[in-house]
Amino acid sequence: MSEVEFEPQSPRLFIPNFLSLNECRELEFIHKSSSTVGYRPIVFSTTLSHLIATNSSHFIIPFIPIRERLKDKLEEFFKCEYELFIEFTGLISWSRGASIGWHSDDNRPYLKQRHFSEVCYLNTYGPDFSGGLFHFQDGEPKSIVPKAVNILTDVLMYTADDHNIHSVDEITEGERLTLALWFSRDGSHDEDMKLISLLSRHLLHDNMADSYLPLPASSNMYWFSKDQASNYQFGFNICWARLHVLGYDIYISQDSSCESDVSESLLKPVRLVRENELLDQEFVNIMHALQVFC
Ligand SMILES: O=C(O)CCC(=O)C(=O)O
Ligand SMILES: [Fe+2]
Repeated sequence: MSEVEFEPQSPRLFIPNFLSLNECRELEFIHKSSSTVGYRPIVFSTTLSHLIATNSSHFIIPFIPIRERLKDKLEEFFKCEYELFIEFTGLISWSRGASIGWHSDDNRPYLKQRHFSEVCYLNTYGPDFSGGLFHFQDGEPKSIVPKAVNILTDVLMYTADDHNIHSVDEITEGERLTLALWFSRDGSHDEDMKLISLLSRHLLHDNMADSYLPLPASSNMYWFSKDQASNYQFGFNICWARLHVLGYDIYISQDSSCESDVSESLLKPVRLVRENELLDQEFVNIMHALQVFC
């Protein structure tokens, strides 16, 4: 395995205006209609394997050319053409209260395969959220102000080791959205191999190839509780919350209101209410409604 050749003083690259706003809006739509509760507190994520598991694998298509362009650029800059594998791709949004202190992205034994990181900023500091500035502990650029304006969006790429200790300030308002990718030189961590195996299992064995309607994962993947450890009862279903932000509510018939677990009932067919008007269309589940309205 060859070592990456880079100038120790520049183990990072910031590229303004890399993704088009259309690409960015498409990814935003996918996240808002399909995300689940994420890997850290107050963080929501959409992974490609989750898209397959929820019968939304067609949503992977917009990621493919974007991932390839990002990988090409990274390999060119770090002079390791054809050596890298994408290890992880995910849309990640941070809401008020989320932050991350100083760390490198390979800072756990199970993350040591991560050699490079890329973050694409899909929305903008100021209009979309407050807080959430990115900082490097040493070197230049010192701080990144996330931006997706003037038709194009910014991308940051850096080595995942301790040449790039970084942090993100707490989000104080709104929701900050990124596309995050990690890359490895170790082919056993190739995300594509895992996705192809999941896809073939899902499409062949579950026989879902002819349907594009989402099948939500278990309800706890959509159940957000601020203090998950101590009290699971206080929280909300994030799909319901997103519909609410869009101005819709779920119609709850007298029958379904008797169900003990509201979260479970949201996986069943739903109808929506808007300003006291019951809409005609029945959706197969709440994710289907979000995919229509987001
Ligand atoms: O979103 C960002 O700007 C960086 C996030 C980050 O540092 C991480 O997820 O490890
Ligand atoms: Fe990080």
